[in-house]
Amino acid sequence: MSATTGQPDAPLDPTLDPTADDEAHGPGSPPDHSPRAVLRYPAFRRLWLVLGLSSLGDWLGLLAVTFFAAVLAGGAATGDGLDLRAVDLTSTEAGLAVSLVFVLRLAPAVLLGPLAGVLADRVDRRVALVVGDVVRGLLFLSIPLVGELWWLYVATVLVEVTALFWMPAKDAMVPTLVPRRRLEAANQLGVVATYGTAPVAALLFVVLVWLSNALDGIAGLAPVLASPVDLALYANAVTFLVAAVVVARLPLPPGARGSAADRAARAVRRDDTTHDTTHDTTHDGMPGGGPARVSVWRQVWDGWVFIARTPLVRGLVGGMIGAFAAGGFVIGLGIPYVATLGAGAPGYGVLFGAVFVGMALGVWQGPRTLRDVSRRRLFGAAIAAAGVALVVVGLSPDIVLSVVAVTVLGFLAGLAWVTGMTLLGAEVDDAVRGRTFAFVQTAVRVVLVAVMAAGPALAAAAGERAVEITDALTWTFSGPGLVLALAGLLAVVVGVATYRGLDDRPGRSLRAELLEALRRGSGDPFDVARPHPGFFLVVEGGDGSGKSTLVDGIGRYLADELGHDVVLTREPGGTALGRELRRLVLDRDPATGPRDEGPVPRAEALLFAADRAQHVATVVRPALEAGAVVVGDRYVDSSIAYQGARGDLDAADVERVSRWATGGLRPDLTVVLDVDPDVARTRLHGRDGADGADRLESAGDDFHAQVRQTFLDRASRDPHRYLVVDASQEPADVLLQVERRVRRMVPLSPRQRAVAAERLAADARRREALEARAVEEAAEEETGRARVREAMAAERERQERAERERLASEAERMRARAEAHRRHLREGDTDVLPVVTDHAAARHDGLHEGDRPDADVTYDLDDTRPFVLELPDEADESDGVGRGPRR
Ligand SMILES: Nc1ncnc2c1ncn2[C@@H]1O[C@H](COP(=O)(O)OP(=O)(O)OP(=O)(O)O)[C@@H](O)[C@H]1O
Ligand SMILES: Cc1cn([C@H]2C[C@H](O)[C@@H](COP(=O)(O)O)O2)c(=O)[nH]c1=O
Repeated sequence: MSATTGQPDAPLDPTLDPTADDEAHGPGSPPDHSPRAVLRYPAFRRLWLVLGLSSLGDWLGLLAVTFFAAVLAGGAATGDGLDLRAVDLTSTEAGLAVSLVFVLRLAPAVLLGPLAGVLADRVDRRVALVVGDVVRGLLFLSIPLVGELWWLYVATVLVEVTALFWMPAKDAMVPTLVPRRRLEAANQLGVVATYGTAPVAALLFVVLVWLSNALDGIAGLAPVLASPVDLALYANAVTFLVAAVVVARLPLPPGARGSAADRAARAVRRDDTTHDTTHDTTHDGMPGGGPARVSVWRQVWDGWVFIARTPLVRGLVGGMIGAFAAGGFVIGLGIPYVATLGAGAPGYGVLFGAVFVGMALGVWQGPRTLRDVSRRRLFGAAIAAAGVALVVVGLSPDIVLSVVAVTVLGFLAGLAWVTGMTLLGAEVDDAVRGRTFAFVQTAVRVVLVAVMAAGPALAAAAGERAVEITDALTWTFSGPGLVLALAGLLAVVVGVATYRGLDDRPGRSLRAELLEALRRGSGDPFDVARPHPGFFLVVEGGDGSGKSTLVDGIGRYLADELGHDVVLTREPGGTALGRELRRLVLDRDPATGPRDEGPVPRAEALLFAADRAQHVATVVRPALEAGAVVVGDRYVDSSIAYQGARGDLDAADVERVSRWATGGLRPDLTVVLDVDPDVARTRLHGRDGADGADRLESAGDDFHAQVRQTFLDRASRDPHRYLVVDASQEPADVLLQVERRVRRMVPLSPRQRAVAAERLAADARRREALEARAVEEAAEEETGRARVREAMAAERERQERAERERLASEAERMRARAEAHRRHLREGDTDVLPVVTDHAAARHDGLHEGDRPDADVTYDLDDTRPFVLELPDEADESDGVGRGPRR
């Protein structure tokens, strides 16, 4: 329902229709991470707020319920209510109660996860969300009202079961509310709403504890209101109920609710405009626009086999599970750990919040700050570093140090999580991506359950240990602290193993990479390119790798087969000024080229940048703004690879100069042609004779190996924007590979738009005709029904008339018979008997149905017993009286 009109699914601003954006940008266009842009989609914005609200409620509920469980199990219940100050939170009972709460919260996911996913695909998503929020609100409300530990456990399981259906419904709805290219930003915002609300909940919990302490002093207040846990649970219930109202009023675009008709409508819209449906995939990674109707269990199994057999995915999944195992110890041991530091409920809240502040920062800021660090390396390194932070937490004797270490831990865990998810998303094929994510989610939950259950038991077994460092100094470890430190060590081992397994830049210092990334910071002042309706494709690679050949081929494909306006260009030398610059930098002919040894490295870099500035401003950008596809032979990456390869210029500086020169214009896709320089040398020899080969030889093998590696490194960091093609293949195969990727990314060409528009118009005409036909048929049916009604009324009228006439004639006969009777009495003629020819008349005189045969009946007036009479010929039937033999 619309918020303002109360109408269901009020129409959206057409410029914000996700499907329209998909149509304009094509299914494979690179992601746009602008949070502001994705929040402009009203339905997503509200769903995001709902997610934040529900998550806030969830965290608050988790804090309150775990605390409530500890309080109840700690035996602090008094006759007047709960006295929190009397609770022993370090008791084994309290620890086990908290563990049980976590186990109960996670167990349903393990058992019901696949079922919930299947169901979420079948029910109306809005209904699932509203019901999920209302049910959870009521359950949280019931916990303090019932006030029993057993009900707390039951309600916990029910909350989790409800959430299981709520989450996939929400996840499935998000891709229908935003365009494909903004989905990653939507997911990033989703993570922020989910985890970023944890510190807010922690803060709220602390405030509620203070508030409750204040209320405690006010005489006459009901004890239920004075309990911080109760207040938190009531506040939690309110967040869910408000979320339900907001979802019920979401202005949803077509297809968002997930009903069969809804989905079909969306599929039709997509099919109408997606020119390459064979490569189209849904956001959940299932090919062909929805999960195939094969056995759910078969699909799950295939996914597991894929993970086990793919080293990269295996490494990623293993790393994530290891990281979560370490995290599980933190959650499971949080309360007893804080208690050993003597920090109590506020300390627990602050520590809990600190993890999630760090996590939110890690998810949001980490990938931006460390943008140029290899993602594969970053993943393993973040897990190992998080392990170190956890060791510090475990060994910390002080709550302040613990809070700092826990914040760092959260940052690194968040960074590892988002990096792992992004790598999985980018490296796992569409067809198995959904199942891979499902496996990660389930495995992570299983591990969390196991670890959280084991944590308190291990802590109890470890007990308190004292290590004598010197005669005067003894270090005392609590049981929980020791287990956390060991969990940290486990994470370090997993992180290092993952780093080694995934390292894609062996031999290069990670420290240097990190320092360089930190020095550059997250802000890129030149990354401010204006959006344009065209598409910018760049072909990069070493000399002789086949760039010009590919540029020609892909240009023909785009123009002839897809119908695009295409501009083919090159650097250096794409403009008149550029040709002069090219001659100055590259021409080795003493008659026309530089007479001395050539430009110094900085001058060379600036000359290439000058060529690029002129080229972008006068050729590339105008064409893109006119909606053309620009195919460029070399761009910024060439400068970084070539000018950075000799080692006398910093690659980051070279990139910054180019960014400035281009105003931040980035290619939508860069194809890197990768081939052994020896192979390229042979090709150049074939094309240019010895001169061409010399060009390569003069720079040296190391130089070309470095250039090649730089291209590959840059591509591996951003697989959305790059396509690496093995250029040792035949030109036709290289071209085919590029065509496949490009046709999924380019927007619709004018010709395709015309075809799509015509198809849509034809569809609209067909729909209109169908509707008109349906209206006609309905009218015809109505006319038919009216005719039947009229005929029935006429028949009824006829029957009533006939009945009236029959009754009148019967009355007349009766009158005549009575007259005859009277005449008979008067005349004393006993030989004549009246003959009744009418059954009704016989009944009138007291004869019964069973007494009579079908023939007419005659009776004696004195003796009314009936008998069969053969009517005499002269019998007069007109008055119902005949004459017959005497008896
Ligand atoms: N995939 C290929 N397999 C074999 N030969 C190829 C292939 N691609 C291109 N060639 C041939 O190799 C030579 C160089 O190709 P091309 O000019 O396309 O390379 P380039 O990368 O543009 O070179 P340059 O660095 O000079 O710009 C040409 O003779 C071309 O026909
Ligand atoms: C754009 C650009 C190019 N170069 C180098 C790379 C090549 O050796 C030549 C260009 O030759 P091609 O035949 O056009 O491929 O210039 C460079 O060093 N820096 C750059 O930015």
